[in-house]
Amino acid sequence: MFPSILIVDDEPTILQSLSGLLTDEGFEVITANNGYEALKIIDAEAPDLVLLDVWMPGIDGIETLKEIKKSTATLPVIIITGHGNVETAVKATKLGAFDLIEKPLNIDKVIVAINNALNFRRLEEENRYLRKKTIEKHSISGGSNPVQALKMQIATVAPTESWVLIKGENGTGKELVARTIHQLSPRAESPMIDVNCAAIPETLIESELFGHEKGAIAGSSVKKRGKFELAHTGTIFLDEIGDMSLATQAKILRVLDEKKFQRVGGGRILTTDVRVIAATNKDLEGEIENGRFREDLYYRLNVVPIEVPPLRDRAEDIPSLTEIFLAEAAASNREKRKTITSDAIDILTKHAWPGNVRELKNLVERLAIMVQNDAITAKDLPANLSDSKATGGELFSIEDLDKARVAFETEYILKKLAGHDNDVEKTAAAIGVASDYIQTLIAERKA
Ligand SMILES: Nc1ncnc2c1ncn2[C@@H]1O[C@H](COP(=O)(O)OP(=O)(O)OP(=O)(O)O)[C@@H](O)[C@H]1O
Repeated sequence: MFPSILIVDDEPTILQSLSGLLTDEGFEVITANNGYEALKIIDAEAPDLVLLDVWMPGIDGIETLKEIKKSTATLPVIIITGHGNVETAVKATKLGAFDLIEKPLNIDKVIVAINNALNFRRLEEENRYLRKKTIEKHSISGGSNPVQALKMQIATVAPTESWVLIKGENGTGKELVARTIHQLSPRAESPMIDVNCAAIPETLIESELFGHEKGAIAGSSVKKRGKFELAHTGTIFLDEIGDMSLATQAKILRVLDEKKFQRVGGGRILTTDVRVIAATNKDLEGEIENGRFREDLYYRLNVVPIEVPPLRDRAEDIPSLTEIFLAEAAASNREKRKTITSDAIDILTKHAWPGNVRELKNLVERLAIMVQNDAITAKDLPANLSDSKATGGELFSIEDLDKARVAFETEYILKKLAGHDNDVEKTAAAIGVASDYIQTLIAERKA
């Protein structure tokens, strides 16, 4: 299909000569001799590009451009102006004209401008398509109540400018939550820049965050822009915030407060407009008590707290997540999608998943590659998953109900403790028993 170009001009000679030349170049050409007609044609025939003369009787080119941008903002418009008309040029650019060409027209320049505009439009469309695909690929799956509640929280906070602190165990999907908030926010057209606070060595953190000038850092002869500069007008995602040193916390706090910073070795003060989303798997309140985290930074970041629940608290999502990961694995390995038997799903559902969704995803990916048959069965699951099978088996081999009850309770409390970083108070609150009860159980096990 040839790109279609609408030429709008009140001079019949220009319409005629331009359409002849552009038709020879392989474009499909439509013409209009005034603004009203142009708007009607755009509505009915959706051309790929408009060449629009400024001086026309009735609504002039500038007014027509305004109307076009109101109804079809992505349609590229190239304005044809009289020689040296700077005022019109400025107006048209402000209104979103893609390019301006001066009369008398040079056909080579017209063709270059048309091709540039069409290429730009194609890239924009590709970009939109890829963004949509990314959102679909990285969406938060799960129909359990905790996940539904999480999605509601995300939908509420995303369109605002509020800062968010995402809490949750390893692999629960904190980064996915951050990405979803960014993608649903008005900043989605700008980037979300990740900073893994635990992974950057202390000596490099300042240049990573704020950038550095040429020669300011040993071993680097080029200027580098930092994360706060790259995230300008977008979102900065401070992951593993609980692992930052106190010195770095002070530096981050300053830039978050002042929204200004300097590159290492640079004198110029740079301003940054960022939305901050932070994440942690640590109990930051405990870290504050132990003097490892600044209280002022905590309150600055914790404007909207979001808790991502561990997978064991939403076990009903495990079957659907497994199916999704099997489908993803099949697509990326270009293989037939494997099925999984119900007894295998049963074992997966009972497992405690200390590594949460990441652990489940990795396991499913591995099984999809390693299992030779079309169906994954209970036999194919690794031994560490059989702890829940074994526990079940052992429990059933206990003849006395009271003893079985104690064995189950011990196993249950220990698993819950592990899931709350061995924090007795938190576990007690979560499962609804007194903390003394858990302390006694631990003491008895040690004895
Ligand atoms: N609800 C979900 N639906 C689909 N995929 C998910 C879901 N939650 C997590 N995942 C996937 O699990 C993996 C781990 O998620 P993510 O990296 O977001 O976890 P995290 O909490 O940030 O981990 P860490 O604490 O280790 O940084 C990713 O591949 C992510 O796409």
